[in-house]
Amino acid sequence: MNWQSDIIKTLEWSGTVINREGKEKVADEIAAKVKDGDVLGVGSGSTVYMALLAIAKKIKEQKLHIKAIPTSIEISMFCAKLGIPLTTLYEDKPDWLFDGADEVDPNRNLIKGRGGAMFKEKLLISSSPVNYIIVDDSKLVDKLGTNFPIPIEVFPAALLHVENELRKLGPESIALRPAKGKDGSVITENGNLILDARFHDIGNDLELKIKSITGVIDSGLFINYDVKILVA
Ligand SMILES: O=C(CO)[C@H](O)[C@H](O)COP(=O)(O)O
Repeated sequence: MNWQSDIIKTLEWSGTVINREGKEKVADEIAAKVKDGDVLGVGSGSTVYMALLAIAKKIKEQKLHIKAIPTSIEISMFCAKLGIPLTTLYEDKPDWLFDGADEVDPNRNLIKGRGGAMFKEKLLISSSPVNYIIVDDSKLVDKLGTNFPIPIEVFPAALLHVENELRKLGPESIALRPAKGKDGSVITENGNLILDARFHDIGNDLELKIKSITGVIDSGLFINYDVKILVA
């Protein structure tokens, strides 16, 4: 189907599919776990797109009935195009979930949110009993913060307050995420802004410290979540 390869080409062009073969391999591993009747939590990112393509193929071949709970509008649209029925956390509980990550440390702690969907991703991980994180080996780091800042979703009116409180936690830098292809800043699907904060040392208590600032919706730091890591 042309539109599927167009989507992959767009992802490659935008630089998000760096290791396409690796991502396809791990996508096939996820598709192999899908059973008839499953309610799947679906994260965001190019690896998730690859997994959805593999799942859609399996659904068609084996005439499976599954439902997906998406974490972004893009993923909702992609599921709709693939003919995968959608549901919500109001109506269903996920049986399991798959999602990507930007960094994974040896203790399975994560940084996520390059795509800005970390609030819904965290909500879904918190609601799902089994969570697979699918990454290629470029995402494995000894220390979180090596390559990516921590994305923090902020209620717009609280921006200055949150920035001031974040500075007390000792970041190396804080930047308001700019929009691509449009003037101004990124506005999340929830109508909020994103601050990208780089920290030299990310302790186990940093996620809670960030979350406790009034005006923070959530962050892309995932410490001690129950996740299984599948590495291509
Ligand atoms: O957290 C995310 C989006 O908010 C993605 O899961 C993360 O950025 C990984 O993306 P990709 O699979 O394209 O490398």
